[in-house]
Amino acid sequence: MSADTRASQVIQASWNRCETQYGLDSTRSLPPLRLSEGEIRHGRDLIAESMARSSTVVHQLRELARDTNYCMLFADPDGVVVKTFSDTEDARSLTARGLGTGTVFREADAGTNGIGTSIIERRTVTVNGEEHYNPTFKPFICVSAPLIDPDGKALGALDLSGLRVGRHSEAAFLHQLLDDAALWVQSALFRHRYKNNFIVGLSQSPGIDHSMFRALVALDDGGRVCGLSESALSLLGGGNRTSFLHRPVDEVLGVTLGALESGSGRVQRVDPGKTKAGYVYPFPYESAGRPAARPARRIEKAPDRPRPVQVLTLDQLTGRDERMRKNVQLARRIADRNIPVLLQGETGSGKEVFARALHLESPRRDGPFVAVNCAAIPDSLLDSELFGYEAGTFTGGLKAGKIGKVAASNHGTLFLDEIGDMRLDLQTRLLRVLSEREVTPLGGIEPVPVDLKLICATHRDLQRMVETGEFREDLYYRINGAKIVLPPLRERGDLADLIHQIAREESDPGQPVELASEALDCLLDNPWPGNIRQLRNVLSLAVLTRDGPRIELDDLPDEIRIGAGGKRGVSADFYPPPERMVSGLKQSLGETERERIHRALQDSKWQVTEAARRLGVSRATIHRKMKDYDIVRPDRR
Ligand SMILES: Nc1ncnc2c1ncn2[C@@H]1O[C@H](COP(=O)(O)OP(=O)(O)OP(=O)(O)O)[C@@H](O)[C@H]1O
Repeated sequence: MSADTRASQVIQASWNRCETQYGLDSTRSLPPLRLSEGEIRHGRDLIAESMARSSTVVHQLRELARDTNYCMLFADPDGVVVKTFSDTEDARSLTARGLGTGTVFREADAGTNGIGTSIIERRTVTVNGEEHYNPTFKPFICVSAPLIDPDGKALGALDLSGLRVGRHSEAAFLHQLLDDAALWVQSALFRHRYKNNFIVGLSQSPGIDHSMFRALVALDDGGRVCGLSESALSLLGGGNRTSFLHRPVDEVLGVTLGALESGSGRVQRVDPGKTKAGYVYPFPYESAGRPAARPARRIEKAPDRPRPVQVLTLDQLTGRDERMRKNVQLARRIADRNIPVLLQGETGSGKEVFARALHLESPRRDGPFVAVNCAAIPDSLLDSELFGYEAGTFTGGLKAGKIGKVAASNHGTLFLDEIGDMRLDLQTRLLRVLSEREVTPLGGIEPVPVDLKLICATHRDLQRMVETGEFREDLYYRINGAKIVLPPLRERGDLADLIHQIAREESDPGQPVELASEALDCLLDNPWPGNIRQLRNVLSLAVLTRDGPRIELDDLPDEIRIGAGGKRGVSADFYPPPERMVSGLKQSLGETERERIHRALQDSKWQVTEAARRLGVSRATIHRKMKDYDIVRPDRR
């Protein structure tokens, strides 16, 4: 069956479900259902590991989405969008039209769509324009791939969405790209889950190809199958995953454990009668991370021991990066004044560390530093957490009353992290506290005076949130006395210094672990989407699990080796997608966008306002794109 026939069958089956199972009406435009930040938190936690373990893939896809005006979405297993990356004006306008965080794409609610349908079908699905069941989504194309965990459970979906396309080749390319990316994420999760096991890749061809990094079988010390990836399951003929578990490898793959071990690192031919895979690739011990090759002492030490919050001074933060130097200069100038500070920067770029340093530099250094992460506390609790409540306000265990974080930071600094995630009504209360310099706890009558320095942080674009009404404008100006933007790690000029400094900090006292030059180069080449936090995690793990006295290239996780420009590592050829494919896509998307805009203008009799309405973008965007693509009204040529 051709891919096109299969695709149209998938859409047809979904439309049937919408009609007969869910009782939806394909002629009614229903607004998308939206869940609140608090309601999606659990779902976000579920996909957090997938994102962290495959940050290189996430980063690459995000860049591609940015260059091509798509949004990139992560959904939880119920089809609810829990994370959105929309980095361009066009992509943000799609988010505002219903493709944003919190939107429910469960097929039973939203009808046929990329995310919901791919989760049900457990395969990559493209739903373009008219193929959507709910007319609300017909202006879009959604290409989604399900994310499946190593036990075969759906974790959610990865999606690229944009304005619907007319060109089949563009949709087909995106479909392939998402398929690849999702399989890569699954493979990263699998390899992490079975990092202490012997892993064998399967393929139908003798060369080392994609399949060998996706169709993975994990073996226990006795040579029995203890894990199978989705792709491996299908190469083994499909069926029930559990029917393969605990069986000896020679029974399943037709090759003994001894033969696999002695041929590790080389492709081996196996009896094709057993499986559809005629070839296996036993991963070398180093990349499989087999425990026998590691000193037991290090394995026992868990890398994720609780870490005290780093306390550094402004002096220690200065470093040799020009932007950081200027940031520190500004921070010093305002440290003894009561100007509210807004820290902006990507996640993990050191905003809290900077806030603490600023507090230490201020005359309030002997007062408390109180940090509140507005995104980590459920909406329902944030109110009492911040403002406290009077005794007797609540029944049960809360009778005694509670002092809020605002009052607790009296004579000190209040650090509100992720302020962009604060609910609008709480923003109003906070604004009142800041203007009146007093706080009234819940259920209380008497306001309590407070004297505090406020430092807020966010990775979100607050100015844009003000424009879309998600953030109060007056509060924005109130907290933005001085804005300090922390550079992402990949743009810092002192990256090498930071790598050495953190490697020292992660080593046992007095025994700093050195880095081999190849490992250092690899770290220097990485995009570091998780910034200093990610760097610290990578080094902390490498210090613990290294085989020799230094950190070698092989001690770094696969995704870091691959992330370094695809130059190194066993699987370097397979992700990111070859540069020429990406540039081909960009070019093809550019052409399609030109055609789309041209057509919209023609259909609107060259009325820019009408064309903008049809495409769901601003007039300014149409004017800009007309210039970019050299589109000229026929009567003005
Ligand atoms: N200058 C630095 N030197 C060494 N380590 C640092 C530095 N800045 C940050 N870190 C480390 O990076 C990690 C993340 O820092 P921090 O929590 O301040 O980031 P953040 O920007 O507030 O993150 P988020 O936006 O996710 O809250 C911390 O573990 C901290 O130890």
